[in-house]
Amino acid sequence: MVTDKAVDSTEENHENLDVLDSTRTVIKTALEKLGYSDEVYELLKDPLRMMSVRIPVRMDDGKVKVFTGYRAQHNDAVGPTKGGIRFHPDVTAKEVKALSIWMSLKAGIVDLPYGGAKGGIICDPRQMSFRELEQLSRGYVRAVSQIVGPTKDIPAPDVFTNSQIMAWMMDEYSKIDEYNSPGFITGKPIVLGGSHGRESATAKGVTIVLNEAAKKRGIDIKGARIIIQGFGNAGSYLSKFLYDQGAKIVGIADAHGALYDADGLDIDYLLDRRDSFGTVTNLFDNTISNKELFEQECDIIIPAAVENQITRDNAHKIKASIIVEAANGPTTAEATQILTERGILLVPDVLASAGGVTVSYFEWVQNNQGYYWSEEEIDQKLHEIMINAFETIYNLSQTRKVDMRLAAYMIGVRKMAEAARFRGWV
Ligand SMILES: NC(=O)C1=CN([C@@H]2O[C@H](COP(=O)(O)OP(=O)(O)OC[C@H]3O[C@@H](n4cnc5c(N)ncnc54)[C@H](O)[C@@H]3O)[C@@H](O)[C@H]2O)C=CC1
Ligand SMILES: O=C(O)CCC(=O)C(=O)O
Repeated sequence: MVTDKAVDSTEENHENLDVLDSTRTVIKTALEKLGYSDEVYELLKDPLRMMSVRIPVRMDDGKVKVFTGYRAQHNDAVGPTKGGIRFHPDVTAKEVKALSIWMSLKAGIVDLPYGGAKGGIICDPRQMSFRELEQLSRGYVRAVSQIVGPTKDIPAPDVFTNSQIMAWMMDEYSKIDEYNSPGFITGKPIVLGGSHGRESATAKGVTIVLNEAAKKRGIDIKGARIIIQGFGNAGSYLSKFLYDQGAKIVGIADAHGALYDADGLDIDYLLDRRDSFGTVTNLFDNTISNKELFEQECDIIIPAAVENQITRDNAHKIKASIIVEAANGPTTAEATQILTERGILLVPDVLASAGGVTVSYFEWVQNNQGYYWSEEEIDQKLHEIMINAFETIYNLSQTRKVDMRLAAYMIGVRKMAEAARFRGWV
């Protein structure tokens, strides 16, 4: 007898979790809807440049370990490329390529003079000493130094990287450049030319679009039950902003596990106890799995950790009526379709998480001009940009009767396609 399990284990029944494949499919559809030729798709379906590097680091035990890293530069038709660097054991070349494409789309959506890029190193910083991390960060910059720079490609933080790592990288690049180059990288400490508001920018941007999405669905954030996966840079600030706004944060998760309490969690306590990698659930006995968390009662879910968390396996079980993607690529293509059919409003990553790169752009502008803005100025500019982007994409999704992800891709890809056309590339 053929069991369901046996049928499910055949190749063709496995859900495609390849984030590069799924983003290409949406780009192709977006370009078709906008009337662009196949040539434009051929240009944009892959990064223009992908550098793979090997970084030797002498570890604290005296042995040399060689790490693999990547820098993908998707498209520089609009301007220099920009995007974060991820330190994570699951980094792959394909993932970094997809992440670089998403950066191009974000830059288009919030109208920045950039193309997209992304970097990654296969490593587990949670298992490394401060000295080893510094050597790895400096080694990466030396390895990619020929293709990055303040007018070429400007890195920033992402998963398991932070302002200290940006500071080491900036220092290393400045040595190579023989010039103090704060504009080489963003997300730096304020004393090294970092911008007010960059650390909380991703979460602030997500909070702004979530408030707009909630208005569309008649949900009051005050009292709304919210689940947030990820308690790092994005997730921790998000939980604080929403908690302070009166939301009931009923669930949070990190790489270790998840916590759920229908009466609401004590966010200030959890923030106080989390470690520098955004882990806090390891301190509790009554945890559930990340997978179980997504199936709990709530009004809003915010994935703010890693890719492929909402799949065809759990999309049917989600009880929220709004999902806002703070993480890059948390929802698969099949899950997006299921959620849309179920009438759940899905605010896509390339829109929702664009607040980070927006304030990174402000940081770069401030570094270039050598004149710095107040936190109030940054907040007000970010607010205006995120509201405009949300309204444009929401309205396009309504008028063209497409989901918000496709509408966001249509907006995000247009400037890049036009810039490539004017340059005579396609
Ligand atoms: N930091 C930024 O400015 C931006 C971040 N993002 C995206 O937001 C997401 C989170 O990034 P950050 O908060 O910066 O990273 P982070 O390193 O500060 O925090 C990551 C969080 O995810 C959790 N996590 C890691 N692996 C996990 C797994 N396999 N399952 C469940 N949880 C896991 C960690 O425990 C931690 O709580 C990523 O998708 C990132 O690309 C997007 C835009 C900008
Ligand atoms: O701040 C930046 O430049 C990039 C942020 C980033 O990597 C992202 O939006 O995924």
